[in-house]
Parts: sequence; C-alpha cells; structure tokens
Amino acid sequence: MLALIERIYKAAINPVKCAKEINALRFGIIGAAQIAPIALIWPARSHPEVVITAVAARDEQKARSYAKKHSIGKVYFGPTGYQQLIDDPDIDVIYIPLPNGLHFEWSSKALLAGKHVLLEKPSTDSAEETQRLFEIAKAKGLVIMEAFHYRFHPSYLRLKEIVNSGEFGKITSVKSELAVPAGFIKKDDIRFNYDLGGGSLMDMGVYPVSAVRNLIGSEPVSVITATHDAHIDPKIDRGVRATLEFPNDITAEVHSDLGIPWRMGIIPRWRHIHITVKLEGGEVSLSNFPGAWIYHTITITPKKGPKRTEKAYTLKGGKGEQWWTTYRYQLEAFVDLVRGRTPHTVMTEEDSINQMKAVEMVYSKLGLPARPLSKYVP
Ligand SMILES: NC(=O)C1=CN([C@@H]2O[C@H](COP(=O)(O)OP(=O)(O)OC[C@H]3O[C@@H](n4cnc5c(N)ncnc54)[C@H](OP(=O)(O)O)[C@@H]3O)[C@@H](O)[C@H]2O)C=CC1
Ligand SMILES: O=C1OC[C@@H](O)[C@H](O)[C@H]1O
Repeated sequence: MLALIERIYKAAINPVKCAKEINALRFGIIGAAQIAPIALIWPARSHPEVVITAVAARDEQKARSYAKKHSIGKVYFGPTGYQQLIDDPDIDVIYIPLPNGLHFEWSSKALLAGKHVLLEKPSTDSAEETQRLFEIAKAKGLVIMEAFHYRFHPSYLRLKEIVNSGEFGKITSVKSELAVPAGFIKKDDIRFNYDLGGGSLMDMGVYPVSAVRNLIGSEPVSVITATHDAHIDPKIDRGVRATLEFPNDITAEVHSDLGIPWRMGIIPRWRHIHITVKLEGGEVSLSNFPGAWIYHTITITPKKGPKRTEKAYTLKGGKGEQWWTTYRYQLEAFVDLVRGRTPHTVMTEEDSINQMKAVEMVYSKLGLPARPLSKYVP
C-alpha cells in the first residue's frame, strides 16, 4: 500500500524532478491535450535529457493557462500556432496528442520541418498513412515512434518473458480487454467523432489488438468474428468484440468499450482490463496493463502445480525506479532512440504499420467504414 502511494505521489502528484543536461532534447507539444501531462510533461521532469520548451493550442487563453499550469516557457496559438511551434528552431522533438484523424497531417508537417516525433496511439487512421509517415522520417533521417506506453513497462515485459520462456509450451490463445463502464467519457469527446478518427477500436481497442499481436509474435490472417455496439453515429463503434485468427491455429479475442451501459441504468459494470495468454501447460495473465504502473498482478496458473503471482515495477538490470510510469519507461526508450543508443524496448515501423492493418481488418469485418484518410498531402 505504501509503495502504491509512493508511485502515485512521485509520478502524478508531485512528479520527481532532476537537473537537466545542457543539450537536453527540447520538446514541443501540439495541442493542450488532457493526456500530455501524464504521458509526457510529468515523466519529462525526471529525465535529464528532456525539457518541455513550448506548447501550441488553438485558443490563446487555453494555451497560456496550460503553459502556466505546467511551467512551459513558450506558447503558440491561433490558426498558425501549431505550424509556428513546428517551425521553432529551438525545438527538436514534437509530441502529438491530437485527435487520431490529425496525427498524419501534423506528424508529416513536423517531420518535414526536421523534427523527431513522439506520436500518440493509434499512429494514424490507416496502414497506408502510417507507412507514409515512416517513409518521410527515413528520408529525413528522423525518429518517429508510436506511443504504445504499456509495451515499455516491466510488467508487460515480464509477461512476455514468461510466455516466451518455454515453461508452459506454445501459446494456444490470447484474450485482451480494455473496456470501461459508461460515465468516464463525455458524449462530445473526440473518441466519438468519426471525422476525427474516433471509435472504440481506434481508442481503447488498439491496446488489445497491439498486445495480442505482440505476444503471439505474428500477424492475424483473418478476423473470424466481429461484433460491435453502435453509438448514436452509426459509423462509430462504442464497443467491439472480435476474434482473430493467427498462424499455427492460434486465436485471439479482443474487446474494447468506451462505455459499457450500467445494469438497469443504475448499477455500474466492472471494468475489464487485462491480457490473458493460454499456453499448452497453463495460463499467464497481466491485469491493468495500460495502468500497470499504478498497480498490476501477473498471475501464473500452471495446469500442474500451484498458482503464483508476481509484480514487476523495475527492469532486471536496467534503468528505472519502481515509481516510473509506463510513460516514463517509454520516454527513456524514445530518447535513447533519438540519441542513437539502444533502447530497452522499441515500437518499430513494421509494428505500427501492421497494427493499423489489423485495425482495418476488424473494421472491415464489422461492416463499418474505415476511418477517413487525411486530406493533407505531404
Ligand atoms: N497514451 C495514452 O495513454 C493515451 C493516449 N491518448 C491519445 O492522445 C490523443 C489525444 O487524446 P486526449 O488527450 O484524450 O484528447 P483531448 O481532446 O484532451 O486533446 C486533443 C487535443 O487536440 C487538439 N485539437 C486540434 N484540433 C481538434 C479538433 N478539431 N477537435 C478536438 N481537438 C482538437 C486540441 O488542442 P487545442 O488545445 O489546440 O484546442 C486538444 O487539446 C488521442 O490520439 C488519443 O488516442 C489519449 C488518452 C490516453
Ligand atoms: O489511450 C488511452 O488509454 C486509456 C483510455 O482510457 C483512453 O480512452 C485511451 O485514449
């Protein structure tokens, strides 16, 4: 319990600070987004090679109050604010926490202006756009990385290690869910906006899809079944369930929901957040994987022998503190990548492109339209 309080305090209440190196990477944030404090601003405080130099928001007042609240020195705003931030010669890296449908345009613009990009998930609205982003980055000699933060946390890496250890033989199936009861997400949220690349699969569903692909270590060959709960906008999936077929007779179930309706309208449903891997000799699961830095349990249930549990908040023999969040581990890896060092974990180009191919396969099976392509042409 004390360790839990310490983690929350040091990561989110009074984020740990450190001295900065003289040549620290200077980050600019496009959009005064809700996610930026936990995903970048607070983790940056304890990274000696990261400073947050500027933020851009469409509205001047919003930009100024966000900058003040987070002690960010420079602000850009108005219709040209995002582009001004990108063109600022005092910025090395652009963090993009915009609605999904704007990821392609602003990542392209940032790369074309010579900036590295840390890009929120999902990378874009389509595999084609994601591929194009990596092509631009390669042509410019820059780094772009999709911010699938859970992948960098020691708990996920430990789950993977157990699965790949051979202790329980081969994987037979995987199930992963990220579904929350109604009430957390407002009706006018970007997540419910089709034109902005919304939908349950695009928002929460990308985590289970990404996790099952990564654990199985191959790409889905087909979507066996897929169903969704509709939103007011029929092009938007509020909740999705899909079963994917992988090579070697492995199947994966994914489930996401932006708001599971309450029982009889008055009793909230329990949230479903886990990855569970069934193997020939047992089952291994990780609870609360995107929020694993707060708490999690790795449960190992052999077919023969006693059940056991583990926790993993630090990397074996690697950098990190037990209070480092998924985002702090991710930032460490991203900076290593930009600096030309070998990160402890990385999200690759191939991974991000194949991820969007899988998302497209599920939307197609659901009979829902693919998320709209950006009108921006780099
Ligand atoms: N890694 C993680 O754990 C999480 C990642 N995300 C991802 O981060 C991104 C942003 O999510 P979140 O922070 O929750 O969203 P917010 O709505 O808080 O932020 C989105 C930002 O986009 C800007 N924006 C620009 N154009 C538009 C537009 N047309 N409509 C609405 N907003 C616009 C706004 O910036 P301005 O300030 O200029 O008005 C706003 O601050 C998404 O891609 C999401 O998938 C979200 C939550 C968790
Ligand atoms: O990336 C995310 O992670 C946590 C979810 O609650 C959120 O909707 C999503 O954007």
